[in-house]
Amino acid sequence: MTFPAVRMRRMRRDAFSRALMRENVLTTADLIMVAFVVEGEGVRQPVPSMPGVDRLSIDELLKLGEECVNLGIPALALFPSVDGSVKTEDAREAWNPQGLFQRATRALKERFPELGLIGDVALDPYTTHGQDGLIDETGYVMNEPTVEALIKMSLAQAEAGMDFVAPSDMMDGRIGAIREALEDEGYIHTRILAYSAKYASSFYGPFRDAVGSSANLGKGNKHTYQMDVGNSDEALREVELDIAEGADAVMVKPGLPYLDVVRRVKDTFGVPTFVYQVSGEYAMIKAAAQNGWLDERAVVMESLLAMKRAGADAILTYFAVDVARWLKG
Ligand SMILES: NCc1[nH]cc(CCC(=O)O)c1CC(=O)O
Ligand SMILES: [Mg+2]
Repeated sequence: MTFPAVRMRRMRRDAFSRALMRENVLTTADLIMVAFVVEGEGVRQPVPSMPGVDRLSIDELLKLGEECVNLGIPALALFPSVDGSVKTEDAREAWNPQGLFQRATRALKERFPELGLIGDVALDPYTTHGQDGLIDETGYVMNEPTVEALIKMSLAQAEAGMDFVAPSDMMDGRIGAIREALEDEGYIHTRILAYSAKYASSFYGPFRDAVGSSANLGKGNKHTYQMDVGNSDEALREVELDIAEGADAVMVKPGLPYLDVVRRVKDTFGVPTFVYQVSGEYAMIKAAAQNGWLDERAVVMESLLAMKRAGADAILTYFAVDVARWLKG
């Protein structure tokens, strides 16, 4: 007979014993802040579907960078929101050395060399059709021509000082191709964070508003390259390939609905495994909190700790600055 000799509640009775037996903790060192950059000066453009998130001009972005450094947040993941006038079918603005993204990278790196910078590598912010790659006459996203474009984009970012290039496009073979190009050009320290298990999720809607690709994408979808929601063996194959091709860290995306995948990836490969709490996850929590239906702080902390428990080594989140402040007390 185990009861009453075994009383599981004994260890839960007091804060000290709960603290001692706690298996996982969330720290500021786990956080990656996410930001959107726009042209201009003194610009903070609210994203309506992401209350509390603004697109920032470079000068405002520097203030955010300073906040991250002061709070001890290790890295910032950057996404561009470029003017419609520079979007083209071939996305060539993506590798313009004087483009917004490259200027923002140089400005941040010059001011805060110690702040890790993660650059998005995908064509959707730059294409007139909103797809992550180059399309043929039927609208199909072509693999190899897209990979060629992603190489140019990665080299432009590395040249500007990006610490991590992070291909979020899901083309086949792009990690190996980018790695080889970086090595050939002498960028041997540039890390690659591979969006390896990126699902064709409906949780990306607010992000597409933020980078201005949703209207261009229209009724289009990304099912021919992003993963089917029903699969997880396939995620392991994707991760295995990206590691073999030279990824330094892999990612599962979205976060909370995909923690089973995070756990499988971490258990199987034991490599640095990042998870992305995406825009739709952010929007759900914000909307409920604004209605007084959920306690924002408690729900954010619980969600991120759940990601740690699932095996995540780092978390990309729009809440990173808030969380770092809360953790400071
Ligand atoms: N390259 C596209 C990209 N990079 C990051 C996100 C989503 C991030 C988020 O929702 O917060 C997306 C959206 C998409 O695949 O359509
Ligand atoms: Mg792949």
